[in-house]
Amino acid sequence: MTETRLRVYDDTRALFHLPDGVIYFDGNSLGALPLGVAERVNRVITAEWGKELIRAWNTAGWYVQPRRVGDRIARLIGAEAGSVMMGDTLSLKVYQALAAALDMNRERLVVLSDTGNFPTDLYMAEGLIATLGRGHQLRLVAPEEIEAALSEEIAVLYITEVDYRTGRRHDMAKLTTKAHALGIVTVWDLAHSAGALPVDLAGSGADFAAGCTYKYLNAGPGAPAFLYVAPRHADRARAALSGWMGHAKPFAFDLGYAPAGGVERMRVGTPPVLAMAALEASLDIWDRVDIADVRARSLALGDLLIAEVERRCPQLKLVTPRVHERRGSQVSFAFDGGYAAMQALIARGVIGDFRAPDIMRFGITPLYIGEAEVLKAAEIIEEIVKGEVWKRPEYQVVNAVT
Ligand SMILES: Cc1ncc(COP(=O)(O)O)c(C=O)c1O
Ligand SMILES: Nc1c(O)cccc1C(=O)C[C@H](N)C(=O)O
Repeated sequence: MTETRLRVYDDTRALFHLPDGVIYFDGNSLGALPLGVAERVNRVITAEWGKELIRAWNTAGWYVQPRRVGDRIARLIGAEAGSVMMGDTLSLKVYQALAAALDMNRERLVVLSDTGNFPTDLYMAEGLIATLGRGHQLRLVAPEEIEAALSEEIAVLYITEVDYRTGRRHDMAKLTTKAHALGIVTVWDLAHSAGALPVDLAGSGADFAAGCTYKYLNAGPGAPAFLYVAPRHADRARAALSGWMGHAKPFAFDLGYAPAGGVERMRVGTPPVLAMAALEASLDIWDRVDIADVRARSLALGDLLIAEVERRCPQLKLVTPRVHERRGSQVSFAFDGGYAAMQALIARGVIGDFRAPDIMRFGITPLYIGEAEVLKAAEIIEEIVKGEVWKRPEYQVVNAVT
């Protein structure tokens, strides 16, 4: 943390643009826009790209940006300095992590994941397995059965810490310790953890992790993902996506690939400089808040939302764990009319989202959501559900992106 520590919400709310009349509960999918982003991106465009042109790779530090920004993310996820690389999408980063993890455990052929994992992680695993052609198997169990499913047959434990639908949270330290005792390499998807709650990658001994920056980290649509490689593996982890920027000497233009040292080898191609400028502006806020403060507010706001909704609308069934340690930073309810009810809420300015088959999700982002917003939202939820407003035909229209 640098400069003066900001008070969560009291000091941070004013640092975000949010349209009047909107109560935003979708920062777990796309975070709100920090005030400093437009100015920062504009500066990079005009002063760096516009004036420095190609020289900016050196003069403006574009080339070292993925590593420099990675170090700023490292602080938020309990990672060692120099262990986090930025770039690409999370789908690609989990692919790289899984490929490296499987390569470290070549005699075993089972990848263990759970049915609460985000589908892209599973799809990327299927694709990697087909490409490897060595007979690997992707084994899926229910989230609560993961611990019991760890065995000496498993090569890699490949899971998302916080379930995107229910908000259920795995115990990273416990599962990693048990996995290691059985010779299993671990890959953690932190999409719903980074900026949502304290993560201790170094302390828990995780091997690989990856996450995105467009959710709780507020870096905007398509913002770059991050990849963590534990320092003990970084010089031998195989880079499956062996692009030129991860080469030991990219500008030697050798015809053969030789990996760079450390996490640098997990770079692939040219980094998204403009998108990373937006991320840097957002991290200017994160540098000044304590993630423990964010977590404390998140749990209190989550408890408040649960209590208010349960009191007002017993039809909505909580699917998020009540126990603090076992939940991320969202509250989800199952409701048969969930899709339409969410459309009706959005029409009233309460923006959450819906996940099939029946889950209404409310992301809790304490940097810009406070008690007043939660109470107001609960009131509107009651009006929509009790008044059966959601049954109106206009709320039944299904959008392409939900
Ligand atoms: C757990 C998880 N992993 C991966 C993704 C997607 O990654 P990508 O940034 O490649 O779209 C998401 C959300 O889109 C997610 O929730
Ligand atoms: N990445 C997204 C997108 O490009 C469009 C719509 C939604 C998303 C999401 O991030 C979805 C999100 N991972 C989820 O938890 O459902």
